Amino acid sequence: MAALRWDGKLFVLDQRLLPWEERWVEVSSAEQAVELIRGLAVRGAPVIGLVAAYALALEAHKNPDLSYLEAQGQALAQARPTAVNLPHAVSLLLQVARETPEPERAKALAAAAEALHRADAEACLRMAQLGAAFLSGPSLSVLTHCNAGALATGGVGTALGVVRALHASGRLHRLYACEARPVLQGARLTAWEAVQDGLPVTLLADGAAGSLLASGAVHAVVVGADRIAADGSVANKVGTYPLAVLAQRHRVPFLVVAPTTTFDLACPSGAAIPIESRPAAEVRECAGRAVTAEGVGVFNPAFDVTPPELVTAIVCERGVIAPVTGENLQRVLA
Ligand SMILES: CSC[C@H]1O[C@H](OP(=O)(O)O)[C@H](O)[C@@H]1O
Repeated sequence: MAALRWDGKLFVLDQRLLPWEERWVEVSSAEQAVELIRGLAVRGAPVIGLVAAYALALEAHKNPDLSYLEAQGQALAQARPTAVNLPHAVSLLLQVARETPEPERAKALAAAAEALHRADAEACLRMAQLGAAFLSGPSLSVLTHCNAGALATGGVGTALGVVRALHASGRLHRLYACEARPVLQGARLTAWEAVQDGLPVTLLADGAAGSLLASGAVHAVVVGADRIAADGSVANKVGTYPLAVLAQRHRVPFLVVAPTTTFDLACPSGAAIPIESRPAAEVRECAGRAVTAEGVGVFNPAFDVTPPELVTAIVCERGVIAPVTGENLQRVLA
């Protein structure tokens, strides 16, 4: 299962059509990649960085001129504001472009994008093992939110990578997936990944998470991230922050799983993380049909911020950060 394919040509699985249809779309330009990222055809912090990197490699094949590539890179970096993986990937590729003579630029950018992809896949495997080892117990029920799986990364997933590792070692009792209104990444994507892999999965409305946690049925909450600030604040899909409050209330570990490409040490705190505001239609409509009256205002932030004191641990490929403090972040990331 993968969100993208690269063989010198770039293809992405159009996630807007899942779980109803698996349709692969060829990406042939940075402009098209921006549209696909902005429209959530491809989504998830790590994978949008990878798509941007491959799109730049494709552009370099067409026109290796540095100022042209800089302009394409800026457009890609601005496709969505919250996931720092996106500008991280673009700036790395543009650095390679600046350091490479024009005739070799296309090949160098393709190699750099492929290296980023391999690194993300390896990080997912490492985090899966670290996260599964951090959680104690022989048979665990894990609650997750949105989709932090293979569809969001270049590998097995971040949060879902931990769930897959638990399953592989016989320690997963059940995966509880919050639907993740309004775009339903949990209902449409996480549940689909779980069924594809034979994971025992139960879908719930976001509003049901409180009573599920109160019932004692959940042993851990495990989520991904889109940006982690220097103080350990975590931006993730809207609805994550209330889950962290509920997890603390019910004394359930709250684990954030994210590769180092999701950390932004230049961002001092959660208040400085740019939160994407998405179209009102995502809330006003369901399956293309209005679910509210005309004239109703909409508040539709794509993400929220969880303060570090509500996070039990952050798992990255370099290790486990716990307790979550700025000092511990620096120590693990150094
Ligand atoms: C591997 S973490 C992916 C992260 O991205 C999701 O947001 P979106 O679907 O809007 O790209 C969500 O926040 C996930 O946790």
